Amino acid sequence: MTRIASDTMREQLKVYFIMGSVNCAKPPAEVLAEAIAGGITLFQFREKGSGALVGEQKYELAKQLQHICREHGIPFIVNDDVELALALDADGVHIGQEDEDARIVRAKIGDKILGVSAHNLEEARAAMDAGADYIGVGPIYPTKSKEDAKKAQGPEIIRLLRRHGIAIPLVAIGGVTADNAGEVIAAGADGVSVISAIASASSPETAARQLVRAVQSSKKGA
Ligand SMILES: Cc1ncsc1CCOP(=O)(O)O
Ligand SMILES: C=C1C=NC(C)=NC1=N
Ligand SMILES: [Mg+2]
Repeated sequence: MTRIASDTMREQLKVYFIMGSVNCAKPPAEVLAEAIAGGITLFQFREKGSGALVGEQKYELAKQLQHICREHGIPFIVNDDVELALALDADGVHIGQEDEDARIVRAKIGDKILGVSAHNLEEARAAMDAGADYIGVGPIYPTKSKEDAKKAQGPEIIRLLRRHGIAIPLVAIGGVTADNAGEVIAAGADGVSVISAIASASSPETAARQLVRAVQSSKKGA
């Protein structure tokens, strides 16, 4: 297997749904199936925060959600837990600045997708040097879904990174909705990553569809 091509990565980042059991108003499997029906392009299993599952229960939920992704050809990414990603033969991992060093993770996962969180130019450059396939930049807008989120920076941070030659596939995250997704894409993001806009929607399918439309129309306009 070889590393994912950056154009393919950019396509997959368009509407990148992230969730765990604590984010869902309905059973996670149901929410994911609806989100996929609504057109999400990538999924990340992120079982984190107060009330999150651990051990066997976390493993079983991950397996169940990975199965749904496989049925629909949606790549399955695991947040933080590299061992879990390897145990499941997931399609990739996402790590933050406080997780294991990206070079060590790259050595462990081979050619699987490696996503790294970046909040500024220095972290973005370091992620690229370490062999990340994409960076997650945010929070762009205020968010309630990450207990230790840093201050929201607005779309300007995306423009700044692009202006300084950060050309790597880039997904924007943090308080993204169908209403503000367009300005995030216009600022230079390849896609948007969301938790609550889909996970806590009464219809995750409709929420996903609206995000897909917002991203597509902004790219056309670009
Ligand atoms: C995981 C993460 N990283 C930066 S903000 C955030 C939470 C995004 O959740 P929401 O889309 O509900 O704001
Ligand atoms: C913190 C994060 C930032 N970006 C992405 C894509 N996922 C995360 N878990
Ligand atoms: Mg992390």
